[in-house]
Amino acid sequence: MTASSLCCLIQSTSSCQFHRFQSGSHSHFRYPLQIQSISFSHSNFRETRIPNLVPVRSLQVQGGIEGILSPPPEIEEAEQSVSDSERVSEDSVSSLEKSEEVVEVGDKEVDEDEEKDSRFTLRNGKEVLAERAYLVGVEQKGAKTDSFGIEESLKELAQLADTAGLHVVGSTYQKLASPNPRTYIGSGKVAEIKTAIQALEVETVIFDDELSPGQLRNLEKAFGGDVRVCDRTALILDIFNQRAATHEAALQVELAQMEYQLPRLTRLWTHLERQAGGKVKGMGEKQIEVDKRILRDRIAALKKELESVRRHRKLYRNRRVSVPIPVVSLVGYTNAGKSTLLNRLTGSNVLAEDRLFATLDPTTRRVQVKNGKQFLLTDTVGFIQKLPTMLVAAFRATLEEISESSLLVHVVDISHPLAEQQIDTVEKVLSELDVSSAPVLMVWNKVDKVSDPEKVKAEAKRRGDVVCISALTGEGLDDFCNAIQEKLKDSMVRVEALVPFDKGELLNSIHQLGMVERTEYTENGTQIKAYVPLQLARQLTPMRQMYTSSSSSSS
Ligand SMILES: Nc1nc2c(ncn2[C@@H]2O[C@H](COP(=O)(O)OP(=O)(O)OP(=O)(O)O)[C@@H](O)[C@H]2O)c(=O)[nH]1
Ligand SMILES: [Mg+2]
Repeated sequence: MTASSLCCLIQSTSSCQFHRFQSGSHSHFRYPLQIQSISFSHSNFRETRIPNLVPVRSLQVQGGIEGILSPPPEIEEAEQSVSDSERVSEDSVSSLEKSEEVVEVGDKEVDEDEEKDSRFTLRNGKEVLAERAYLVGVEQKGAKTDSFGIEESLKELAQLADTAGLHVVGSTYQKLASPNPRTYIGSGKVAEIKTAIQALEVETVIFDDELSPGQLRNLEKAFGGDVRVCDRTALILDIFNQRAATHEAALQVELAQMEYQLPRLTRLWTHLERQAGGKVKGMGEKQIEVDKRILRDRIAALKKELESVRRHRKLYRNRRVSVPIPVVSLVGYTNAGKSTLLNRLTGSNVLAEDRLFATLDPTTRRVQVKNGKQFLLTDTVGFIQKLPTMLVAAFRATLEEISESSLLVHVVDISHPLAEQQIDTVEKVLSELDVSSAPVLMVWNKVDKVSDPEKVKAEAKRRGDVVCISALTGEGLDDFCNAIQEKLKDSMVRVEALVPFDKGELLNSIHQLGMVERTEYTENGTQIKAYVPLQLARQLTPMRQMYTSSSSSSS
């Protein structure tokens, strides 16, 4: 949209329709939005950062234009007159009964005004109108019993949808021996969802598993064209897109989105073909090729730019490595409390909130332990089940932090009913990414939230290698720091060296970073026996008398 076209729009009509392009699909908002106020600062601007999935009420465009958009009053009124209980009509969604827990609408008397207000949520400082979303899952018969159950998985999908700014109005699932190659779900279920779409005024249908481009196309056609169909991956990508805070994160999210869109681009033209009665089919196909080329060029340009950003970061990291402080990385399921723990230990202010994927960029802070020891603590992006590995791999900064750490701290939300499954997911992702060579310390976080903390602590004690903490209350953090020191010892080298008196700063480093076993003052300097990080051991080489550790070969 250009400034002049928007100007024309304002002059010619009091309402306008905004068009969105997401995952190659082309659809428009359900009702026209009225411009309440609008202001310009200059005429050359481009539309930016409008959340992909949500119609915006308050719109800010790069270049100094700002507008407040809202539905016309008559539509708002009509909307209010449809109560939630009416929307969830019994025959429309028989399977809603099965997933009552997930739905959380229909059986409640929700105040209409409240419902309307709840659709306007604040995202990135903007008030947005949440699209009405309907969730669909498939449970494959014979799937592993230790994995997430379908209802839990849909609950998580609902959380993801909420994080993305959508308003979940219902959900359903189907048990299948294997997914239908054409439509993923069976034809009966397709028909049932179509009825629910009408009854619940659904704008977006989200599938819990990744759909093939063909399945997306067929489902969109089957649901009647005006409804957008997307999958868990697209939803996660959208959240990443909304939350990318640094230049590198924004680049890698854009790259991942484009790579996801490339094979799905054909969807864009199905509307065009249908509207034109098939006459422009050839034109559409040609256009797809052109668009694919544009996408490929953009992908190549993004990769180049990312490489340069990464080279830059590498330089910075190399400088950091020359300071021999052990690096400890926090890994874990999303929402486990990693950022809260980092904040608690370092007095930082990293965003920590009860939403999935609050953190995308790694943050590193120095932790000063009471006994004078130090280590660097890095917060990383959280993992989630059904997250395509390629997506995690896109977050190379996180991976580099993880793979170059002396120790990984696996933070678990032990109060979560599916804590065991979440642990499995994290371990699986770490092994798939091949970054799990560092020792791992497991911590059970949120012990303040469990119903029987003593039982949980006893179980941790029985296992022996687990520390119970509460990042919120600070409980167990001293034990946690001690356990880190002990574990770091695993990645340290045992040295015995004679440090001359004029190398006092080196002696300080040994005390701060290492574990000193014995010191003895002699005529020629300080005779010291200690476990120290590899970097420090290298500096001690000229003064070293002997290595006795089994890991000394790595020096
Ligand atoms: N009760 C309780 N809540 C906690 C504790 N630690 C974290 N939380 C809450 O859990 C939610 C998620 O915390 P975060 O620190 O953002 O979790 P995270 O692991 O960084 O999440 P992502 O960045 O999304 O991967 C927040 O609402 C925290 O306040 C704890 O020990 N006890
Ligand atoms: Mg976080």
